[in-house]
Amino acid sequence: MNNNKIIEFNKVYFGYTSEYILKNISFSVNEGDFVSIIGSNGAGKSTILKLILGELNQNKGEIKIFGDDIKKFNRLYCIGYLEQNAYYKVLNFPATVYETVMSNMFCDIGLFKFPNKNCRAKVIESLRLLGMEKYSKRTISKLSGGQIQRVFLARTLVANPKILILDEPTNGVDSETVDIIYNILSDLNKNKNISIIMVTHDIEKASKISSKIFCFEEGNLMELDKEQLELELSHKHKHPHSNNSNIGGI
Ligand SMILES: Nc1ncnc2c1ncn2[C@@H]1O[C@H](COP(=O)(O)OP(=O)(O)OP(=O)(O)O)[C@@H](O)[C@H]1O
Repeated sequence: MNNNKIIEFNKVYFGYTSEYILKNISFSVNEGDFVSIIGSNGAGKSTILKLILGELNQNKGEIKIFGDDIKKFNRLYCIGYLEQNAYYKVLNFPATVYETVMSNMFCDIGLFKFPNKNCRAKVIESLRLLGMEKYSKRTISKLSGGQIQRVFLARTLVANPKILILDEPTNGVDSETVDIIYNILSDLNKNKNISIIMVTHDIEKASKISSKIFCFEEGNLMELDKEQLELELSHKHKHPHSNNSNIGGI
């Protein structure tokens, strides 16, 4: 881990309407960080990710990616994004697992060109990493939700991202696959130096693999220190089905 700032929010405000849901947010992510963002439903966690991806524009304040103002940043291929509930979108999709992963290599291949041996090997390697190589010829819609999620993660990784942005990557996934996905993420972060920003409701798992945990509530984002994290974890043990945070009196 080092102090190279790869994402910076400086006094950022954002609202879908005239009411702000991000209010004066400042935070930074360093190269090599594994950041988890927790908070209640509707707090605005996915909105933060969409601002990083440039899908939304802030109303006020400054966002920098790899030191560039986000409005000038044009290396989006450095960022891999696994959106929330991605698997719902492939319910009737006719592509195979292999084709789904290959479709994220157009930056390398170029449109209307055939993938070379290296590209094909990369796709298989990415599927292998996620334990999905043996399903490569299967139509993606004929996989389970957890398997589809793994394929989408393989699809994201095949483009060699420097930053991985994940919106609740283990939603709807069985507990065994959850552990597999978290182990893979931890490995990518530690051994492949991929910085990770993940929105999750699973604070327990997040606390084991993250280097920083941010709690987002009522428009404000704060990094949890050790004591606050313990408080959150004990609250979660007492109220296992609650999405609400114990921080800030919520
Ligand atoms: N396109 C949109 N237009 C208007 N309001 C929106 C839009 N997208 C999200 N919102 C609202 O903005 C708020 C924050 O939404 P967001 O999806 O960022 O929350 P979240 O913290 O990720 O929630 P969850 O944990 O349920 O996924 C919510 O009140 C939501 O209803």
